[in-house]
Amino acid sequence: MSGDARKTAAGLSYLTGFGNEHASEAVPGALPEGRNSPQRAPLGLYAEQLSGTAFTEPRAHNRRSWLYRIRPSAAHPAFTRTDNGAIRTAPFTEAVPDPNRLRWNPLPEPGAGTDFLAGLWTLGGNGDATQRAGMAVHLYHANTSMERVFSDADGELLIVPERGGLLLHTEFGRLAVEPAHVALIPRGVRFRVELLDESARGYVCENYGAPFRLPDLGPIGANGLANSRDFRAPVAAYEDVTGPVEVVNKFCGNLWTATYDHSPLDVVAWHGNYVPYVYDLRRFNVIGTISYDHPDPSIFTVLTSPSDTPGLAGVDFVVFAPRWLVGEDTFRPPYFHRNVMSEYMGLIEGAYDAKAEGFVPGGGSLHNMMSAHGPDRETFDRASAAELKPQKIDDGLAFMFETRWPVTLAPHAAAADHLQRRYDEVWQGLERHFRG
Ligand SMILES: O=C(O)Cc1cc(O)ccc1O
Ligand SMILES: [Fe+2]
Repeated sequence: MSGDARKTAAGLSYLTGFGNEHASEAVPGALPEGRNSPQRAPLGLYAEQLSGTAFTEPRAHNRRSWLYRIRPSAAHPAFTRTDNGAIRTAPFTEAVPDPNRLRWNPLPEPGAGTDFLAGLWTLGGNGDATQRAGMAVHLYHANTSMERVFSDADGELLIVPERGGLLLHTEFGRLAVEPAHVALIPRGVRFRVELLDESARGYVCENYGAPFRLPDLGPIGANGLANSRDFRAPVAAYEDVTGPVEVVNKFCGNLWTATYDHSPLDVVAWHGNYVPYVYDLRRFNVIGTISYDHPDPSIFTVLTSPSDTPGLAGVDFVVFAPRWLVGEDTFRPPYFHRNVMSEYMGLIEGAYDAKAEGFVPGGGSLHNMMSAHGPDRETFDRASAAELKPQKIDDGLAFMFETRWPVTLAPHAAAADHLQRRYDEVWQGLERHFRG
């Protein structure tokens, strides 16, 4: 953490638009013109393609970038296994899948000298990273900037800060991300996390499946929800560092390390549509009822990772942002429900309208496939009696990772001290009111 980092973060410029074909050069003339792979790339750089989708995927979904770098990525020594810390990967087979409603308090304080990678703690997940299907839910709590560089071959990382700003140094340039923003690091992209504050805490969705994209809008029309222009990619910035740099690579569930003789964040120019980005959740254009009933929360989808079944997401990222509630003759908070999809929820700030207490910023809940949940007793009683005048919900920011398969816990999440042992009680005392 340093004042310099804050200054850097404040002065960053960005390229805008989700999925655009961006181009950026940190040194004029570094980008070749008219071709990707000239016989000799400009300024003595190496040309390298980074493919995030198969070469042959449909054009609309194809993601790749061309990087022009001081040394090719191939110039590195062998990786050797290193400790996985508290990071776990699908398939999750150690714990028995649990049908209970589960809720956790925030992660405990980390020991001194914990960087973002050491501070990553896996809650659970589903699918199989080697099959590029499914997802994992992680939390992080860090108090030290990373010196090392990390990349995740198993999936993209959607970082959702809850406390403390982050300055992400990536191969593509730098991104500043604060609580109420999210950042996306594509699969395989090298980065390191510098803290902008004393400590940092938040959530990560590791998506093993198809890259997150904006949901279709259907009858909503051409605008709304997360607008493409609000996604910001970095401009090229590079480190010309010679000397030992540790690079950690997550591959098929294990961490591997190698000591490079240079920084791999040495990309002087790049172009393409496979890029990291940040998005300010407060820019989300919230759409909801202006007549009656509570719409399903899919209306709040920011990003979706589709599966091979139309309409069925591997994982959706959904935000519960400030909004007006005006529904007439309507129970306005989230309804009681059981869902074939599994729901992990986190809270970035304030409170959530389905839970009067116990769901706190930095904590999280898991309502697995078909588990019965909804408003707690206090919320139910209050909302059933409330006078239905227009009401602004602006005291919180919650999100959900909603996934097609049940989430199996990592054993340390099932046994954690910060797991709330009496969560079921929030639904106790829901009286029988039937007048048959
Ligand atoms: O369980 C939750 O709180 C998430 C949720 C919110 C909502 O508005 C409707 C359904 C749903 O699962
Ligand atoms: Fe739910």
